[in-house]
Amino acid sequence: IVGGMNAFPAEWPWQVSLHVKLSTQSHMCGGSIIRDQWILTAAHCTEDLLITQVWRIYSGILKQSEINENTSVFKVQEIIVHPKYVASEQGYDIALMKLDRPMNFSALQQPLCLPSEEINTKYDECWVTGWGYTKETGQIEDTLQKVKIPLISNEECQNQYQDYRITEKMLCAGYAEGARDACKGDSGGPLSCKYQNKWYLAGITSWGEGCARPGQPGVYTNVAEFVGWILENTL
Ligand SMILES: Cc1c(O)cccc1C(=O)Nc1cccc2ccc(C(=N)N)cc12
Repeated sequence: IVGGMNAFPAEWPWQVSLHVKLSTQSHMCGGSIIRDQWILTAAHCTEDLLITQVWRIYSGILKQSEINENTSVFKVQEIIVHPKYVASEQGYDIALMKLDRPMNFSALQQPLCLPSEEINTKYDECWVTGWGYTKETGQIEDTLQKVKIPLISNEECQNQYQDYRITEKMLCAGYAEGARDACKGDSGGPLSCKYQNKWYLAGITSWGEGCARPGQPGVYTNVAEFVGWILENTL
């Protein structure tokens, strides 16, 4: 997250950290709790890592340094990547991970709501969160970061990304002057938007040209367009 600030404990209890354990273990991507045994993340996070055994999922943490051998960790039983996913910039950047066991919800770890079809236009405020880079040549942060970002219309977003096709299955958010945005390592994490005092998973952090550049907003998977797919695949 570029231009953000430290989150508070239990402020974003649906945010999880997805680690990959090969010779070493490290944070790869964010994810969101949507059911007691299901995490939603970005398909590009699972590229070349479709073997379930390498994944470790940490919930209920604020700092990466909280993770130790006593921290509760979930393993992955199943990974479901959207069948139309090819690359982030082409959309369908969405994947489900089924946990090895159901999670006990608490103040520290609990799901957020999936959006309904036409809610995107009514949100009061949206925030993007993650342990990703705080600048383009950055590193994974210890404390979860948060930044408030306004949604922008797909028409305006398309004007800013002339070399790409911004589809209705994408959502854009950013400031004209840049300076605040998601970045590498935040991928798969939530764009959480508030409506009538409830939080909804409006977007999944997907891509952007660089990070926080003027006129180059963040592009997110438009979750409202995939609620049917999510429900069909989490039965
Ligand atoms: C290619 C690259 C890096 O190597 C390091 C940092 C950023 C980038 C990059 O161009 N964009 C990105 C690469 C991977 C995930 C990203 C997620 C969000 C955004 C965003 N701006 N909302 C940009 C990303």
